[in-house]
Amino acid sequence: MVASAGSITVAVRVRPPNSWEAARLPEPCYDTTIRGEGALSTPRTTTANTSSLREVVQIIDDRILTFDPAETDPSKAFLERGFLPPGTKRYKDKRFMFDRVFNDEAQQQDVYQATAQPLLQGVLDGYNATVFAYGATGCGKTHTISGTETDPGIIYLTMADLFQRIDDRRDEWTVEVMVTFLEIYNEEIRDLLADPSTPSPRGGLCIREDKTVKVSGLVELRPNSAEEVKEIVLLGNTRRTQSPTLANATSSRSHAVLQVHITQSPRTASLSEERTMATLSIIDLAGSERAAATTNMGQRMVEGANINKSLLALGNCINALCESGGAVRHVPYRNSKLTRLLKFSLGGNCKTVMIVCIAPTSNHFDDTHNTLVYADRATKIKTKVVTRNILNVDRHVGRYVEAINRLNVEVEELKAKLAGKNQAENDIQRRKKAEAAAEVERSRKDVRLKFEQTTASIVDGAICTGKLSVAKSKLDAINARLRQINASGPLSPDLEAEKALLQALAGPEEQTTQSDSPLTARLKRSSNSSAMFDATMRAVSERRSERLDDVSGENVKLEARCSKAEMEKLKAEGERDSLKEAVQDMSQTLVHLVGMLSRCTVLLGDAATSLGSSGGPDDVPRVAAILGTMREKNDEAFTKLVGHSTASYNNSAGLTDDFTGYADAGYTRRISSGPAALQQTSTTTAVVSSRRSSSYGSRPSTANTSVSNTSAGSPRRTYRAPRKSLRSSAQPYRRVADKEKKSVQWRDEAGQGDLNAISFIPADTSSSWSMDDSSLPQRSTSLGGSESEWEDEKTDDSLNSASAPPARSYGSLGVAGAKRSRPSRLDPGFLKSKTKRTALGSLAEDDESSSSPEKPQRILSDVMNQLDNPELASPSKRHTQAKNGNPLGRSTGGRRRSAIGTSRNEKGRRRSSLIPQLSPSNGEPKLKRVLLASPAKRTKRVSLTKMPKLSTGRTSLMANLAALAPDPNNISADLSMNKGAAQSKPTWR
Ligand SMILES: Nc1ncnc2c1ncn2[C@@H]1O[C@H](COP(=O)(O)OP(=O)(O)OP(=O)(O)O)[C@@H](O)[C@H]1O
Repeated sequence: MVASAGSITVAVRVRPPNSWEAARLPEPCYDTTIRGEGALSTPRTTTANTSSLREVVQIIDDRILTFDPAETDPSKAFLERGFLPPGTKRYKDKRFMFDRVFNDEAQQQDVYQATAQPLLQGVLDGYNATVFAYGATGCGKTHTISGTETDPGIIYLTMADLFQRIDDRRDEWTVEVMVTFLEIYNEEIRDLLADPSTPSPRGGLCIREDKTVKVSGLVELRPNSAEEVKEIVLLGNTRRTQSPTLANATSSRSHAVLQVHITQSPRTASLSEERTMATLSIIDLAGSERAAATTNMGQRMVEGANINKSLLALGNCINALCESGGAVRHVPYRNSKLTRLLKFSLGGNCKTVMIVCIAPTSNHFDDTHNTLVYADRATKIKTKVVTRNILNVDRHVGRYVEAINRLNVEVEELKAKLAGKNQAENDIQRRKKAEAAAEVERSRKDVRLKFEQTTASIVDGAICTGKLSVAKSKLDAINARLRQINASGPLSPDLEAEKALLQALAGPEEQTTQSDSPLTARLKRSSNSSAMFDATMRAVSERRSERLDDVSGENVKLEARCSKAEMEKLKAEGERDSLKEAVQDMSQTLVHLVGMLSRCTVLLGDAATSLGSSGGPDDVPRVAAILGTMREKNDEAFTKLVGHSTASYNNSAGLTDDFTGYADAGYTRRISSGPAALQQTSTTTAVVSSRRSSSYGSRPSTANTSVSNTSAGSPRRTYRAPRKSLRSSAQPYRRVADKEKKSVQWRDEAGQGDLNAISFIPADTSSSWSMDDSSLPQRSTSLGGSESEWEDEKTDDSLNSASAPPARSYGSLGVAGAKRSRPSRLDPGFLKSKTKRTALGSLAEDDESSSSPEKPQRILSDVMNQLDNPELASPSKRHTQAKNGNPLGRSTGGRRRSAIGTSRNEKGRRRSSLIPQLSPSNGEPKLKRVLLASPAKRTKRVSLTKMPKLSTGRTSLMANLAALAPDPNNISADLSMNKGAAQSKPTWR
């Protein structure tokens, strides 16, 4: 640490408790007694509670301490402070930050290295420096400054180092060291080095103030080694006024000032010589004391009053210097001898270090608090810029001979030394290297220690950050949906159920994000640790020491930087892990929900279809039972997932809202994670998705789209928005009259869900489709769209994935039990299995048949016939028939793809019947694109996953469930249904 120019360096040292205090401090005790609710009741007698003292200083790190920290044990807090008016702070719990804080285990060497040692090089370069110890009586000032014979303090350690350095530079410099030692006792200056028998002047020695402050008449000694200085100090201390007081048996009743004057001149003689002079002052102030506390009487009381007076004057100077910045305002130095003597140390041309000594225990509560406030003020002092004391001396010609003689002596000395010079230099180098290595090691140790102390807390904070951001995101999403729900007016029971579920979900997230949540508390603790860690790394990086050469200094900085980087890495990993964990959780939940949704949708569709088409009296209760079971299972799953049941909601009013909100959200997300081409069309897809979502409700939809593929199976598809009229169609297949519409395209196969959605439509509306023939022409029309819709399409493989709303109901007719496996629609490779040729075949076939106006009726009859003709369920048969001109297999030759799905023929047949609606009314043969639902395609679109063909229409729902055969293809998908359960009740695997 360097006493930087412009400010005073303030270091605080906490002394260990003395034996009297130690006996009254609580033993470290681990009280495991459970006191239950009576936390404030007096606990059983333990060693901890018989103590009358407590520690009032808590060291946070090497720069921060807390005075009077809050007691965490409420019973102790109560015992110590009793009842306090509400709002009163029970503990001061005040944090102070200094340049350095030493705990009670700090050694003299540690204190010296961080305070006085950094000043030494400056002193040798000609800068004045002052080290003074301040504190209440008995807090360890004398111990720190003088120390004992066996454990010498700053004076000895400084002088030993100083003489070592002087020795190192003796070849180039002539260095003179002169020492004076005085005390200020009752505002009188006394010379501690003068013979006691010599009478001292009345009123003490005088201070002379010029550009420097000097005390006239002092004995000046010239020691040649640290040992000599030590003896001088010990001698002076024996003459110093000391008296036992209640607070300290060896209380110093005076301020002692040791001044070391160092003058250096270069050994190389020349006509002019540049001398540097510097004064190092080491001051042991008398301890401040409160008269009431010390119970001093008589002389001791007078001494105490004078001590306090001079310390008060010192405090006033410090305050004035703080406020004035050391320049403008009057600083009352003249109010006491002490402040006059310290004038240039405090606000002048001097580097100053203040060592503040404090006691750790509560019996010094007020003294310690005052001292810390005092020291805190001192940190704000701004001193003048420190300058070097250099004196240029021109030699007189008459002194040349003297200079020549000195040079001759020097030459002789140098010659004599030359032999052993290398050895000596090597020794010096070795010592310096060892010192630098020790310094680096010390810094490393500090860094490692702090790293280990704070890592757990900081990483925990990073984890909390991740968790909090996840919770906030969840909450945002939930709130957004809740707002949507609330804005939708009077709520139907299903929306009520959803709202309640969402609120149940929001609860824990809200708790998590609250400012007083455990997670936030952990985050706060972590940021404290982080601040401490950063402060330590900063302190280590900025640590200046004479012992550190440039390389070692860089090493230390590097060490600190590495540790910081390491910590950042750990933090990032912690946050990443927590986010990863959250993503895993959510993925699992999502998979469950998707599974539930898909299977529910399929079952609902089947139920609706079955009810509508069969009309058998037995089916209704069975279907109702299945739906009931499904509901129970769903509820069970919801309860497991979010801890909330929807069992109490009854949609007796039948007011089911549509599913727009989910479709929008889900679809947008899917698009955003899709290929770039898909993302570009997000607006379009969102619109289509809203159409899809409408199909979830009971409203039939005209889901007429076509896929425009430039190459079959390629994932790069272009989406086009369906026509507005298609989207807004309130009636299914109403677009029979929409001849003016240009084109409609299907969404990409691998792309995304509205293909699925299309499959739901017939499920919901199957009743009317299968039972009401009059709806068919309308439907077929809408499937096809207008002539112009198809003409502006250039690609002819777009039908590859074409599908139509009735695909579900018609596609499944008469194909119960079919087990042909095919790739899932969700499988990206799905499209690749399709061939362009096949699509073209479909187109051609459809084209050919498109001119027949009776096709809708025909297709219905075909479908009905097929329902009664199991043979037609066979793909091969149908295919053969198609080749032979069978209406069900209208495509011919290579252009007709082989049967891909079991329901293909009847679909193809129906599709064919739809073609006239799609084709131009003038029978224009060159139809480029026809929206056709290839049977296979339709089948695929029917299934949300790899759904087996479910019989509809005249077959019952139970038959559909039976169709959920244990085909490995059926159960291979994650969301497929358990066969056994499907027959009786659906279960989630
Ligand atoms: N860091 C320390 N380690 C061990 N003992 C200490 C320490 N600091 C102080 N002491 C002991 O505490 C006692 C009082 O210390 P000291 O005389 O240095 O206090 P002081 O501040 O100089 O008091 P006063 O102002 O009255 O002179 C001494 O016995 C001293 O040895």
